[in-house]
Amino acid sequence: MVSKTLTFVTGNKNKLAEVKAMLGKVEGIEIENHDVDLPELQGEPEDICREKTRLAAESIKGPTIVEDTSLCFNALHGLPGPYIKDFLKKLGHEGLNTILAGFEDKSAYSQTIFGYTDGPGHEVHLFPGRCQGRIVPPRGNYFGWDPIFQPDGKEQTFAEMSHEEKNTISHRSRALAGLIQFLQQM
Ligand SMILES: O=P(O)(O)OP(=O)(O)OP(=O)(O)OC[C@H]1O[C@@H](n2cnc3c(O)ncnc32)[C@H](O)[C@@H]1O
Ligand SMILES: [Mg+2]
Repeated sequence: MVSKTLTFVTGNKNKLAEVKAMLGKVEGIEIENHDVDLPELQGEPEDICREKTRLAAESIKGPTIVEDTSLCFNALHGLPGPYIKDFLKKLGHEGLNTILAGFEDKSAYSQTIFGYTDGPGHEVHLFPGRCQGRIVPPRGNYFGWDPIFQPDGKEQTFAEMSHEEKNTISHRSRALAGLIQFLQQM
């Protein structure tokens, strides 16, 4: 593929840092960031990401990347899911643990879906990635819900791991792999 500069629309500096770190090793793809205040939409994660991509592209008027990230509790049939941002803000790490106090099943998965479009009116392509794990009392210091998410087969929460280790197994890295493959075939 020819070298491309793409606009990643996000207001989340930590997402941006992770994506930049992971794309650092990929030739031909450069990322520029625009912080457009996009609405927190409702619905199924795929539909949310499709609409978020469409709205972002209208503002960018060119090739656009967005992503939307969910934290899904199996005992709650996938909730809070895409609404995790509000749940985290209102309830905090302790409150998210309390929600699961009445359930034996603490299993959960994190999910990122990247959306890509060539621009307004063009098709939106979606690239999902998941990481299975469980919800634990908070340990470590990093952004979002990383302190309470412990991936399967690991002794540490995402917040206790090095950034490199998180980036090899995370929802975001798995989703990004699909996007990179797509961009390289363009
Ligand atoms: O501008 P956008 O990209 O929408 O950024 P955002 O912070 O609003 O992000 P989301 O709408 O995708 O909401 C996801 C929530 O989960 C948090 N989050 C996202 N990725 C995470 C990760 O890898 N680890 C921990 N928390 C994460 C994030 O801080 C939000 O509270
Ligand atoms: Mg958001």
